[in-house]
Amino acid sequence: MTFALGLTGSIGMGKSTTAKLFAEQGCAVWDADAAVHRLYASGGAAVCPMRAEFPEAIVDGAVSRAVLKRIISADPGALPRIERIVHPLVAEDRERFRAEATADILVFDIPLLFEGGGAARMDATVTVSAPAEVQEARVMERGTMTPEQFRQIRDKQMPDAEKRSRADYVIITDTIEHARQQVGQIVADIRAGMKDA
Ligand SMILES: CC(C)(COP(=O)(O)OP(=O)(O)OC[C@H]1O[C@@H](n2cnc3c(N)ncnc32)[C@H](O)[C@@H]1O)[C@@H](O)C(=O)NCCC(=O)NCCS
Ligand SMILES: Nc1ncnc2c1ncn2[C@@H]1O[C@H](COP(=O)(O)OP(=O)(O)OP(=O)(O)O)[C@@H](O)[C@H]1O
Repeated sequence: MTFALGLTGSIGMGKSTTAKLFAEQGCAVWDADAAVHRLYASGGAAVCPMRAEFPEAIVDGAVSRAVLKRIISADPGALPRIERIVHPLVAEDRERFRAEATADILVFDIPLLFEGGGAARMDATVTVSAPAEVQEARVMERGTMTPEQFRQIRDKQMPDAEKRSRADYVIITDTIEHARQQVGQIVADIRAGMKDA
């Protein structure tokens, strides 16, 4: 029996970092953002359909995220058009992983888990959370987005408080050690439940 755990949280809240902590505990992790990177890379399945709609976004045979961000900043209507192309391809990648993975707990790191309806396919959900000012400071520190690009993405996402209230588990990402401890408790809780089932 495998257990599907959906891991989400708003931009910069610590999904990728927390996913690594689940991997430390022997869980298999699938990462939606990493799937998008594979799809955008040269030879990736999104390149052809993206070229058809956004020819200027193809640079050296791959989808350029820098160009996409400029396109989205200039025209907020571009993001839903990108999503219509990308999300079905991401879903295919996810189902392939689900069919092939062998761990007892499969962790699905999905930024839009609640917004996209993916939570219904999970046995339980986790939201990672930190105060709004910590979130913004973390994203700005990465230096990959302007404050406006950050706010545009954040404001499109379900608010943190709503994600927390929908999730079965909440992980506070204030320190790595605290997050590791919370992950350990969740994994123990799920494994205990699987033994009883
Ligand atoms: C907007 C893009 C160009 C920004 O690229 P960049 O490399 O700067 O950032 P990255 O991809 O790491 O995204 C950072 C975070 O933004 C958030 N985010 C990304 N896309 C979206 C979206 N469509 N809606 C809401 N939040 C999003 C997520 O929390 C994500 O983890 C890129 O994210 C993209 O092409 N998005 C469309 C595909 C998509 O919907 N991806 C979401 C996962 S399926
Ligand atoms: N538990 C934690 N304690 C301290 N810092 C953390 C913790 N978790 C994440 N961080 C820091 O917060 C930043 C964002 O983390 P991460 O990249 O994991 O977030 P994310 O939710 O995957 O981001 P995005 O939505 O943009 O993909 C990183 O600099 C990371 O080091």
